Amino acid sequence: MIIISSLLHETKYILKKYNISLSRRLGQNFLINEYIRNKIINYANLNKKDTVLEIGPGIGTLTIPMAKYAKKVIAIEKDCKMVEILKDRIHDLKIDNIEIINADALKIKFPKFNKVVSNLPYTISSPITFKLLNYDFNLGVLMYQKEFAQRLIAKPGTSNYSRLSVMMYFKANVELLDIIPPKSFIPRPKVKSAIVKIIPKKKFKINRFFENVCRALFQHKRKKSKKALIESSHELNMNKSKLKQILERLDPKLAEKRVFKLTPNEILKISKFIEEHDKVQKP
Ligand SMILES: C[S@@+](CC[C@H](N)C(=O)[O-])C[C@H]1O[C@@H](n2cnc3c(N)ncnc32)[C@H](O)[C@@H]1O
Repeated sequence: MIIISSLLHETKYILKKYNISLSRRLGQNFLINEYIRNKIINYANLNKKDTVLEIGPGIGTLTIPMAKYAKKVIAIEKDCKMVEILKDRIHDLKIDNIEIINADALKIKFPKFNKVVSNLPYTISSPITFKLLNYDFNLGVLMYQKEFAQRLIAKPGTSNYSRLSVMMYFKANVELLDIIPPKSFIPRPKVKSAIVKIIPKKKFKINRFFENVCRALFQHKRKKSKKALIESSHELNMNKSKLKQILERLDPKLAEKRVFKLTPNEILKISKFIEEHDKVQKP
């Protein structure tokens, strides 16, 4: 028996009615699987106190059902055509708790929210994740490309381990909940997707210097950490010879370890060591 999803019909009907061809540049792969839509909404565990932020609502596939359970949904959409469709739909359905913001989510300050639920445009996965983590919220349920989701939770020594994995280790508890096949979207993406749950860690505050150390190190993932840092000294705003002098005194076990094998806490140790010794040297 073939089950034809009504979400698929509804999506196709709307796209045809408004004469829309979906944009690859904007990462417009629309969810057409109702079962997965319900799963995402259930994971978010919405209640009437929740203000939900959604990045990229498209035609409202998640937005409209979420509005039933939440106090408010704030949907930020870059594509004016999608905004027009979504406005028409919420007007027809007489929904009054959806605020639509027509903007690039990377360029605006987010209003206050306590949950973020989105099938993200994969083109902006990395900057939008870093941006979100600068806000104070309780829960994120986000759809990413599978490979990106694996980088979020990668452990030291594995091929997916990256700057992103280190930052996420300190900033949030991340859980990969489900792998989603390409057939759940139109058009079908080339790769699988993944639903990820993110719970920010409120206490740990990362400073800018640590972020710069991470960036410098992961520009040379396979090199020994001392060499990597010296080659990217510009990321730390430090003079090469001064940095070399400081790193001469770093624990050799850390200095000689390959970047991709350093644990997040070892990177933090290196960062604190350089910062403290830099201060001592400053007049
Ligand atoms: C993967 S689609 C998801 C659509 C819908 N939420 C769904 O689940 O079917 C991503 C959406 O993000 C929008 N988008 C892309 N880049 C954006 C940006 N920088 N800011 C806000 N929205 C963006 C696209 O126009 C598209 O509607």
